[in-house]
Amino acid sequence: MNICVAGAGYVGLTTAAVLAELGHSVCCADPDKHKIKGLNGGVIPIQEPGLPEMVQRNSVCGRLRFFHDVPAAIAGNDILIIAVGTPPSEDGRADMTYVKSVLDMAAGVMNGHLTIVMKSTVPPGTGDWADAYLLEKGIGAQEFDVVSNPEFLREGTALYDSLHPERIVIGAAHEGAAEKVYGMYDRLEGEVVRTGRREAELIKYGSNSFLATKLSFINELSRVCDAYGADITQVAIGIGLDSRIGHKFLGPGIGYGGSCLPKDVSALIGAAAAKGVEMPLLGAAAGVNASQPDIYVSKLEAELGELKDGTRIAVWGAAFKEDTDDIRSSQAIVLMERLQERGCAITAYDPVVAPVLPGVAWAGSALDAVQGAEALVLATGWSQFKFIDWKEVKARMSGTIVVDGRNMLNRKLIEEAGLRYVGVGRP
Ligand SMILES: NC(=O)c1ccc[n+]([C@@H]2O[C@H](COP(=O)([O-])OP(=O)(O)OC[C@H]3O[C@@H](n4cnc5c(N)ncnc54)[C@H](O)[C@@H]3O)[C@@H](O)[C@H]2O)c1
Ligand SMILES: O=c1ccn([C@@H]2O[C@H](COP(=O)(O)OP(=O)(O)O[C@H]3O[C@H](CO)[C@@H](O)[C@H](O)[C@H]3O)[C@@H](O)[C@H]2O)c(=O)[nH]1
Repeated sequence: MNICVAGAGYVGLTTAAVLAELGHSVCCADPDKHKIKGLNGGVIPIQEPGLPEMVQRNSVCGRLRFFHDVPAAIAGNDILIIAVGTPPSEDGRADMTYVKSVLDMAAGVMNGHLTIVMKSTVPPGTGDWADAYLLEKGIGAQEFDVVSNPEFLREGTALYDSLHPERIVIGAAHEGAAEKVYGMYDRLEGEVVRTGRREAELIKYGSNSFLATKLSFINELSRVCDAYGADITQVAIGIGLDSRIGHKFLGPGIGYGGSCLPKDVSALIGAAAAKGVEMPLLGAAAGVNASQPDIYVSKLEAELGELKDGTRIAVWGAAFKEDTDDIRSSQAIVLMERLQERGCAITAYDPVVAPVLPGVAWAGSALDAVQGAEALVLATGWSQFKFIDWKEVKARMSGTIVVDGRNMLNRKLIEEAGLRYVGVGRP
């Protein structure tokens, strides 16, 4: 199939590479000239394991090509995948500016039939709205279909998730359009869920909102564990053994971040409110998440006394989670900001994230970051932090406090090195 993917970000670039890998001819278009110039020179703009190799082998054989002239890239293809950002606007609802811009570009070059696949995460009703928008522009109803095909990949495992999807959701107004979209994926094994468009749009928002709620639940429960001196790790194992609940997304920590969960929770709340529906449960999940970094600040204060100007804190991790360079809505950054507000002098280290926060010193290694620190906070779950030499950490720190913001470190090794381990929901 001849496919144009609009957007060369985390989703667009991954989708373009995977579809080329599946044998399709793919044009990936993005108005960001710098990004496209880099991609044409073999520079991958994001950190995603395996992506450079997949892009390279499909570029070399000509199945994957990159363009900054988006309309020109759309013209001549019979499928257009929209994979542009839908960031939160000021009222929390999804900002549809970039989606609209792709529709404008497509309308200008449509010739023959175009299947428009909405892969960006969009509010319920977007398929209907896009139909109306194109019709208003004078495009005939027979010249296009808009199909909802939400994406469920996770950053850091994007290629695996795309090649082994648990489900392929296709929301279409009629069977022919759904069939056409399924043709892109017929070599994949995931369960195909065919729905109407609004249902598909809500499956995406519903999934992310459920995951966010599950995380806020376990984080809230970890606060109760702290109060009662119980170990949340054991509690989570016991809860998760109920197959109706499951173990995934029961890992307590500094809260969920990233470009999706926080924004999709607020976008769903906003979409519901637009129809007069309140979602107090989701509002509470967002509230718990917003206050979760404060739990760690309180833990530091309980150990060090009031944090004051110049209290030296080392922070490991800045990305919103391990195996990505993405810092959008990173709780690690939120934590650093809250420590900065109290005057702390922070030295941070992340294996891939470059210095991002004014006033925070950036170290070249995990060990350099702890030099002279009164306390260390692990904020992102990079696996390399598990394998650190704790005796060396102790030798370099001026204090002894290690706060494990992901409950992932080996407490025994830390205590044997003469350091004090502080987890969350762990006595
Ligand atoms: N990041 C994820 O893990 C993930 C997973 C599933 C779904 N999503 C959803 O997918 C969408 C894209 O997310 P992302 O993280 O890839 O965003 P991103 O910010 O990484 O990339 C978006 C890209 O779109 C480009 N763009 C803007 N206007 C354009 C236009 N008119 N034509 C072509 N390209 C244009 C931008 O230059 C940018 O490179 C969002 O709706 C997001 O919610 C993201
Ligand atoms: O037990 C856990 C699991 C995750 N997290 C945190 O939750 C956030 C989100 O993690 P994850 O869902 O793995 O990352 P994303 O790449 O943002 O993926 C989510 O958002 C994507 C964009 O919509 C969806 O496609 C995915 O299905 C959905 O998992 C991160 O801050 C994690 O650190 C925890 O704190 N504890």
